Amino acid sequence: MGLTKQATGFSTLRKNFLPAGSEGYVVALAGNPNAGKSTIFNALTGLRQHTGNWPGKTVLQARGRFTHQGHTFTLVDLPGTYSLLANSVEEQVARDFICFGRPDVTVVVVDATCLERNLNLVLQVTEITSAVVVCLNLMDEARRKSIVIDIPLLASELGVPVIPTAARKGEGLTRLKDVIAAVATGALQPVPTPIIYDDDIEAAAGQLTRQLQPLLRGRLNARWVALRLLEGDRSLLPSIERFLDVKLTEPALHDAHAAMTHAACAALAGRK
Ligand SMILES: Nc1nc2c(ncn2[C@@H]2O[C@H](COP(=O)(O)OP(=O)(O)OP(=O)(O)O)[C@@H](O)[C@H]2O)c(=O)[nH]1
Ligand SMILES: [Mg+2]
Repeated sequence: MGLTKQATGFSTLRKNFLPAGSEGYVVALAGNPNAGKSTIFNALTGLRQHTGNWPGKTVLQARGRFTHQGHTFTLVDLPGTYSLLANSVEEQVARDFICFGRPDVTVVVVDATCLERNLNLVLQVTEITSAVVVCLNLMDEARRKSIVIDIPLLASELGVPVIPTAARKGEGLTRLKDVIAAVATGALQPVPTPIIYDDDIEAAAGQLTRQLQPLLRGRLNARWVALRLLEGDRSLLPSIERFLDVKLTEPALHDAHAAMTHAACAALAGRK
């Protein structure tokens, strides 16, 4: 069918990103620059932190440990990004960790004073994984600017928990840890609201998703990969080959692409 599998070798993907001995549940902290990720990271992990570079990259990796409700968590502070479309090395690092590092929970830290801009990243993350918690940070600033956010409505529209925090003051962090623990242990299972595209995009994505599923075997969200490939993002292919040992060839991609109208391709690519 034009998509070929090279090998099936697959053990633990995390070892590509984290040193041996990273304990307990793995929690990724994603978010736009300046949303407060490092402030939350420092508040949660205190002095139990290590820094180094992401493997093969000159981007700083900060990871730390905390315990809560009897569980141990390794928290990983991802580089600040506006998207996961691998337009920069930071975006690639964040995307690859969320996709292939298989965190148990991904916390997306968003700036409550400019929610709309920040939600783009939330939607990109929830297209990849359902184990997502939104941390609505800078609530003190939002209050100061008289910005009112209907948090239950936001949570139900997104389909994932939304926890308000003011990290610099330590507000909301215990609740954030409660919800991280609930999602990590499976006590709480978010169901992100799916993003539905135009009919011709959905038709092509469905066709390609069905071809990808047996190759990816649940190790990566096939629909998300299909959408990226349809919008012309080939930067995923080397990562899929490297981390999943699966080589995707071009003919099937061309077929699926040809099934979409030019306008639909442009609309999907335009999401960047
Ligand atoms: N008022 C207020 N300031 C905050 C809050 N959280 C973080 N800050 C401040 O916002 C600034 C940016 O915070 P960081 O934690 O460095 O943000 P970041 O997301 O790690 O930024 P990058 O690493 O550049 O992506 C710092 O000056 C923090 O002190 C908050 O809840 N309220
Ligand atoms: Mg930071």
